[in-house]
Amino acid sequence: MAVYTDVSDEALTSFLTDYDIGDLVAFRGIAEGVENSNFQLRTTQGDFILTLYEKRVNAQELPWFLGLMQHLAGQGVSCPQPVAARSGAMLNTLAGRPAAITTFLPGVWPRKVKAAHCRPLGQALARLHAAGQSYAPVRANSLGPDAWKPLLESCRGQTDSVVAGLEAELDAAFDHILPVWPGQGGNPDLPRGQIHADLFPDNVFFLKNMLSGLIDFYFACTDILAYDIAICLNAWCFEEDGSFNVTFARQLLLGYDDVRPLSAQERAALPVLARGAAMRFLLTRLYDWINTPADALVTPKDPLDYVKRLRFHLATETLDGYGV
Ligand SMILES: Nc1ncnc2c1ncn2[C@@H]1O[C@H](COP(=O)(O)OP(=O)(O)O)[C@@H](O)[C@H]1O
Ligand SMILES: N[C@@H](CCOP(=O)(O)O)C(=O)O
Repeated sequence: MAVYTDVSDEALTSFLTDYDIGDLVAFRGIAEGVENSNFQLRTTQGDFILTLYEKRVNAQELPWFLGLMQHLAGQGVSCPQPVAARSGAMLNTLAGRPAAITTFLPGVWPRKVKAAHCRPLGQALARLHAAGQSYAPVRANSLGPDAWKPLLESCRGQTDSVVAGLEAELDAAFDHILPVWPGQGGNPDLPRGQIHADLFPDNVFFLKNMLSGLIDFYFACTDILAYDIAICLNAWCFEEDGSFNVTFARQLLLGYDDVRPLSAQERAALPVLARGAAMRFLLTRLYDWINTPADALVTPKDPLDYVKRLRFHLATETLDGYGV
């Protein structure tokens, strides 16, 4: 579930008087998601999403995220568009939390990824990257390589509760990622820009087999564009048994190339970027796994899925080794 903050009828009614979006018809909490509290809002003017921002989102950065979504939507990327209050503010306060209303995107995320999803995914990712080039504000990646060792430190002593030997395994894995990371020993000149940084299947909607939109931009940041592809390789191209699906990966890269052809340098960097992406999601899942109380309403995601992915990437030096 992801409704951490309750919103009373009175508070909502009062909040909506600041907006020009019609009269309230229906309101319900959305069970999916893990980071923020999301509500579906129906008014006489249509459907909207109300988000109350929770623990991992720095409130000072919210204007950057909302500005990015507004910019991307203006460039033709199908993504939620922030709705401004009458005052012009896109960000307001509700139930003591920063809150925003965005447009509702029709569609359903794929519960079971198929090859047919992956080429449109690659195309949409490349379009996002192209459209982001004209969004000038910069947001450093707060979950980039500098954050990984501190995250592991915060779990030290408890990591092996996930699987015996994991702490030592992760310590050793850093030596195969950080010294060859782009700019830290690896190629410093890879193209950068605005990336989504969390484009998992549950953030990509499809309607009648067509990709209908992208949601959840609250990990977006300014980083290496190819890192976003590496995140998608991890999130979309592994089977439940942990095996890598070469067909999905090929389709993803073909789709990306349809819109923004990857350079040879970007392709060469994908294996190390994929290791880093696996490490990043492994560590936040590990942190949540250890720190989520047993009686919490949200179920933490399994870090082991990403241990398996990391092991796969560490054993695969070049893109040829992936079969793509
Ligand atoms: N703009 C939107 N249009 C339609 N549904 C949305 C929209 N934003 C969020 N949702 C719904 O809310 C769920 C959780 O949203 P998400 O942004 O992934 O939350 P979190 O950041 O908390 O993980 C999504 O799976 C989807 O069902
Ligand atoms: N995608 C991350 C967790 C973040 O969840 P989201 O619902 O905000 O996409 C993971 O799978 O670890």
